[in-house]
Formats: sequence, structure tokens, C-alpha cells
Amino acid sequence: MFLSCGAITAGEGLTDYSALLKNAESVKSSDRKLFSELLLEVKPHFEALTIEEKYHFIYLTGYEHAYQGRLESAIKSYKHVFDSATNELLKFRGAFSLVNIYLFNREWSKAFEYVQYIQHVNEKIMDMNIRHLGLVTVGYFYVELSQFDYALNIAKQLIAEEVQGRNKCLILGIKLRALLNFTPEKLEESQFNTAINFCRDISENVIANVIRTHYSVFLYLNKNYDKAISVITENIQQIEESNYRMLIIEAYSVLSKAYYVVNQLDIAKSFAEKVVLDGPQINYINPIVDSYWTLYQIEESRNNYSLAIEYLKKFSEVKTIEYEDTKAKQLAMELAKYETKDKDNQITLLNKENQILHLEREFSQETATYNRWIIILLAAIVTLMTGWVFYVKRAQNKLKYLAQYDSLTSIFNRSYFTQNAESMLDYYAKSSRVASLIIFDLDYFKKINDTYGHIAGDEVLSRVAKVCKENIRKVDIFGRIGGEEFAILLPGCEQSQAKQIAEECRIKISQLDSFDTNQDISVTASFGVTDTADSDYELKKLIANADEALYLSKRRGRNQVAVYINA
Ligand SMILES: Nc1nc2c(ncn2[C@@H]2O[C@H](COP(=O)(O)OP(=O)(O)OP(=O)(O)O)[C@@H](O)[C@H]2O)c(=O)[nH]1
Repeated sequence: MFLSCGAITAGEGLTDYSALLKNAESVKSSDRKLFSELLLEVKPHFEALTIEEKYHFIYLTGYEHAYQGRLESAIKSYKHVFDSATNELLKFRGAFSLVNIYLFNREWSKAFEYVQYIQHVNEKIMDMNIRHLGLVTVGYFYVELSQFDYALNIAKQLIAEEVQGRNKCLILGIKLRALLNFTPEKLEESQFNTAINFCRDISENVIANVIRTHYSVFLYLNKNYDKAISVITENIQQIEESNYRMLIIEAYSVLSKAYYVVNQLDIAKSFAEKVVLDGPQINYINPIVDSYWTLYQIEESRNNYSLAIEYLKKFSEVKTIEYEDTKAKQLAMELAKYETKDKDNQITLLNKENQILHLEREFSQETATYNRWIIILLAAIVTLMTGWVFYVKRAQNKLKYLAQYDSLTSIFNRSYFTQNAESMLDYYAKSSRVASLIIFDLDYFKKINDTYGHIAGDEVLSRVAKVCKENIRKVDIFGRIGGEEFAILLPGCEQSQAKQIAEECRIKISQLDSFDTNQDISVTASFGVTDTADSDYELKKLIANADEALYLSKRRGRNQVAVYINA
């Protein structure tokens, strides 16, 4: 009961409702139980409240409804405050509370109505904390609708007004997220660190962790995979304990992508699986799309084709949801902007032409037809544009594949092999772990081409790649680095194990059938092997030394494996 916490009375035994409401206001996010008790205490005396107190009470009731998840009732209370309260501050609070709920409900146009109000009146709000909280909500709205330039303008205004405390921490997060999507090339690591430190110093740990996930995405985009991983893993316990699902999902998603790139496939898979655990959740559809793609890539690289296809199907389902969602947001935004412009135009027109009212009716009819056409046109443009973006993205994916894989053998091409091998070697160098390199070259391949033709030669190359791929692990990096020259980087393998693997590949190649042509084609290959203990971690040096061993095999009569000796 409230009285046990100390009653606030206004002399002569009368309860000071204003003070009760103020008390409720101050504990609304820190002591939920007391907050509810205070509202219950005031409720029976509603009629005795002053007008101002009545609206304050209704506003706080809205807050209580929203907290309990009764969003329709919360909207009713907040709207009542917004429509009828004379106190500008309360009206303003009603507006940004409505934006938050409409954003949660994904009712973009309705949210936009109140966003415009907040932007229009914020300068009249003298309580800086409330004014800034309203603007932070607006910034968040624009980020949600991918209107990053608008979000950045809001951040600029708040920073110019020397925003403080939690609002500053929130807007720094919004600003970094907008920049990450808008102009990532202009971002620097120090900006993330400054924001994280600021939020941490004022104990806003959840927001600090949200910014850490943006930081991790930034590092991932800049190919700094190890750091992208450590930024999250160092704080993973705090992130998981936050119970903030969106944050947790974003963190898992970036971890799974980064672990995939550094070839830690089991860990990458476990994080991606956690992201997709609850099925397609519209409020965080992007990480789900990314995670299905990662799962598909992992299973495909492990040759688990049926599972890979399942993930690809899921990926395509969630991609469609993501695409529809983006389209809906863009359309809502375009229509909302159009309607605002149209409203402004009409007001000016009506002011100017007040004297010719009879023409106004005609005009609005025309405008209505005109509006309909514009809306249809806009919808068509947005559909076409998003369809085009989708098409371009698909074409980009195809181009990306072509740029990374050798079309004849479907293994990595030289440049992608080099890129992957170098980052793997960097990674291994840091932890001083061993890796080996095998290089092999087909014997007398020119003769095969000359005797049986280039098409038969191509078939040989593709079969050689296939048998070797079957013989190595999924973590090994396998590429075609020349016409009939191949390389395999084996992380964690010592020279003696690599030699054994090379020997197995050599035997498998020499046992290749004579194909469907019935021609008796005999194929062999010569191998050279070295490891990081003998040749260090620089790819160029490893290749040169393995090549030296390969030519020793050739000189010794071909169809054999030689190991580089560090004299
Ligand atoms: N069919 C086919 N042949 C290729 C391809 N790329 C390179 N070659 C051929 O591979 C042959 C390589 O010949 P050489 O470098 O003389 O080597 P080799 O005949 O294998 O002899 P050794 O390496 O000394 O055992 C050339 O005839 C190239 O035309 C390709 O993509 N397809």
C-alpha cells in the first residue's frame, strides 16, 4: 500500500495528487510495482483532480498499458492526451510515445504523423530532457525507415544542442547506425570507441552493447574479422543477460558471418542456428536473412547438398519477407511525404483564394483524382525500383561467384585462393599454429590436349579437381592457380600429414577412369609440399618452396610427391 511508503499530503489531511503523480513519474521505469500502486491510489479520486492532473494521470495510465503490452489501450490514452491536453509538454510526450508504439506495430504512416508534429514544435519545448527524448524517437523512426540522411540531421541538431546523458548515448548509437548504412567509408574506429565509452561511463550498458554490434559490423565490412569477433565475444555474457532479443540476434548474426569467413564453420553454424531459432521474425528479419545464407554456404561447402538446399529455400522465403518489408516502408514514406506536401499546398492555396470558394470544391475533386493517379504512379515506381534492386542484387551475387570460383573446376580461382589463404595464414601466424601447402601439376598435360583434344583436357582438369576435393577437409583451401596447376592450403596440418594427403591425391588421380570417351587417357600429377615451420607464413614464400619441391618431383620422373627441404 502506498501509505506505507510515506503519504504525501497537502495540509489538513488532503492528499496532494499532483505530488503523487510526480512521484509515480519519477519511479515509472525504476520501480514498476510502486508506480502501479501510485496510479491505483489516485484512480478513485480522478474527478477530484485538476484538469492538468487529469491529463497527467491519463498519460501515466498510457505508460502503464504500454508496459503491460496493452498497446491499443495505450494508444487510446496517449491519443486522448495528444488531442485534448492543453499542457504542451504533455502533448509532446504523448506524441513521441505514440511514435514508439506505432513503430513497434509497424504502422509507419501513423508514426510519421506524430514525427512531423515533434519536428514542428520541439523548439518550443523548454524541458531539454523531454525535447531531446522526442528528437531521439524521431531519429530512431528515420533509421527504422532507412531514411538515414534525415536521421543524421536529427543527430546533428541534438549534438549542436549539447544533448546529455542517456539521450546523448542513444543518439550516438542512432548516428553510428545511420552512418554505417549511409556513408560507411567516412566512419572511423575511434567514433565507435568514444560512443561505447560514453555509454559505459553512464552505465547505459545495453546501449553500449548495441553500439558494439554496429562496431563489429563495421569491422566485418573492413575485413577485420578477428576484431569483429572479439568485440562481441568479450561482452557476450552481458549481451545475453540483457534479454534484449534484437541486440542478441544482431550480435549472433555478425559473429556467425565473421566465424564463417575465418573458416570456423562449427561455431559459425551454431550462432546462425540461434538466430533462426524462432523462425522468421519481422522485427529482425535482416540478421535472419544473413544467417540462412551463412548456413547455406556452410552446408554447401561441406557437400551436404540436401541440407544446403533446405537453407537456400528458407533464405529465399525470408528474403522475400525482407523485400516486402522494405517495399512497404519505402511506399509508406513516399506516400507520407507526398501527403504532407499536398496538405501544405492546399493550405497555402486556401489562404490565397479564400474569396473564390466555389472554385475550391472543383479543385479538391480534381486534386482527389490527381492524388489517386500520383499514388498509383508512385506505387508503380517504388515497385519497379525495388524489383530492379532485387534483380541487380541477384546479378551481383552471380558476378561475385564468377569472380571467386573457377568455372571449369568449381574450386577457388587464383585470386580468391590467394585472398583466403593469406587471411588464413595471418590468422595462424598470430597463434603460431602450423599450416601446410601442397602444390601439384598434371604430367605431360600438353600431350593429353594434343592427343585427345581440349574438351577431353578440360574434362581431365575437372575430374582431377573433384577427386582431390573429395580427399581433403572442408577447412582446407583449394584453388586452381594456373592452367593445370593446383594448390591446397591445409590449416593445422604438419608437413608429414600434408605429404600423406598429397600421396592419397596422387594415387586417386592416377586411378581416374578413362572417362566416357572410351579413350585410354592416363593422368598423373607431380606434387610439392612444404609447411609454415620450414617456409614461414608468407604465401609467396610457401608457394615458391612448394614449387621447388614440385619440380624436384618432375625431375625425378613425375607421378610422385616431394617435400621441400630447408637447407
Ligand atoms: N584443356 C585445357 N588445357 C589447358 C588449360 N589450361 C592450360 N592448358 C594446357 O596445359 C598445357 C600445359 O603444358 P606444359 O606447361 O608444357 O606442361 P605439361 O605438358 O603438363 O608437362 P609437364 O608439366 O612438364 O609434365 C598446355 O598445353 C596448355 O594449353 C585448360 O583450361 N584446358
